[in-house]
Amino acid sequence: GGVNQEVHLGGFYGVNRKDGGKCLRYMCNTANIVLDVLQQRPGWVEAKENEEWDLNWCDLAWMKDNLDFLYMEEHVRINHFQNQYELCRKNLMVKNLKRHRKTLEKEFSRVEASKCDFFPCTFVLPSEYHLFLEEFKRTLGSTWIMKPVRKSQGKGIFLFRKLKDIMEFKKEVISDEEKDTVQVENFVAQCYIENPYLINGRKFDLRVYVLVTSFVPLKAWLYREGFARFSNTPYSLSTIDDKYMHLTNVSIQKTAPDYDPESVRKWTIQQLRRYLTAKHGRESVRRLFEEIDNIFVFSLQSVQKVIINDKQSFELYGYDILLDRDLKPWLLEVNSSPSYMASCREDYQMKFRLLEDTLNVVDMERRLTGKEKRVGGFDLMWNGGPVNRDDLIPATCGTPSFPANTHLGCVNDRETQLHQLLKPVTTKRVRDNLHEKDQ
Ligand SMILES: Nc1ncnc2c1ncn2[C@@H]1O[C@H](COP(=O)(O)OP(=O)(O)OP(=O)(O)O)[C@@H](O)[C@H]1O
Repeated sequence: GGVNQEVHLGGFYGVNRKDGGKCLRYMCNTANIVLDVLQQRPGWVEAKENEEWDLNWCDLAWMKDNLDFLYMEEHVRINHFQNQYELCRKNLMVKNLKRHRKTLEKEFSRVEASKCDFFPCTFVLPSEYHLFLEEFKRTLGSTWIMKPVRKSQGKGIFLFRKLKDIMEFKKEVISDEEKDTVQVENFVAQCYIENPYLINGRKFDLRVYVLVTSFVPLKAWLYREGFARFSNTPYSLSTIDDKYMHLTNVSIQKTAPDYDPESVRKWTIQQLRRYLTAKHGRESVRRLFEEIDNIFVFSLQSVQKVIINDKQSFELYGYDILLDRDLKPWLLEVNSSPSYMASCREDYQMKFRLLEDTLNVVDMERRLTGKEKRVGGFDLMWNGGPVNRDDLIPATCGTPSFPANTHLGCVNDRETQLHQLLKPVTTKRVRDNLHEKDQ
């Protein structure tokens, strides 16, 4: 796969078309929005089984099974970096961030290192059990969240406050003398953010997309559209067993007994930005989104030296960010296979645009000059160093992209802000709820 014998003509690879032009060939082993985008993209054809391809949009299982045996010609593209797990597996992400923090402290200053303090205190179990125990005792009474490192979609996650709640776990992983022979599931125990920012009494997290086309030098693009995912149940710390209250991922929320797909459980980042601007003012919101940008840059830099920087690879990361009541953003996780399924029509359209724009940045058709700072909804945020975006419309992830001149993140007077805030909310239920709260 991936070995293309075709001659490179006029910057365009692929197979000959009847009309003398060329087609690019894609392989895509999942039936989701990615496939829809590729099927509708002019000049592209699907590679038949065992045929060579120019672009392979594959899942991680395919990568694992095939990449060791794969020779890729220079011009082909694949949607993952080989060892993407350095950033996307919960334990490795934290290990890399902790190491990066130490390096910054040594080479620069404590202040510079403190810019990495955007991930909750985390320990890998079983290997860091004793360190965890020390911290647990030091902060007795606080809440922790336990997550299996290899799972996703909220599977196997639980909250705890007492050691006895993880005794079973401890017995299994610590007292097992055959630890090396028995496959032990690794977990991370992470300090639970007890004071999340609530809207209408509900917790939410943010999904923001970042496209990396190279790690050395780091070249990263930020997508201006993204969304906030709300929990089904109003938040409270009085119970820690209700996953519908504490876990905001869609995969969990949609299993709630009273889940109503018609009701809005997602806001666009622009809606959220307007809401926050109305409540806290432009400056606080600007600072918040600047801090979020900072999370992207520092987390990517933390794995820059360990990621295998194949020229053929690119990766569209889905960042999960949680805000607390002080408007501090926390990094929960980076996903290398964010969901490309849609929960509603708007969601479908947004992800369709995201994927189209991704292909536009990857630019296998060779239409770009290479100097672009903005391609569709993507803004170049790092190109071997920070990118000056002053000449663009303010371009943090909160700014809308279509059309560019409706920059609602910058509305001025408070009345307009509240008016705008209520306008885009589509279902009556949410509109009423919001209205009540703002009165
Ligand atoms: N430290 C934390 N403090 C507060 N809430 C958290 C914390 N970690 C996770 N959560 C909540 O749990 C949810 C699931 O966590 P996380 O994204 O880390 O797990 P996951 O199983 O990988 O989910 P997914 O694959 O859907 O992203 C988050 O969406 C968030 O609402």
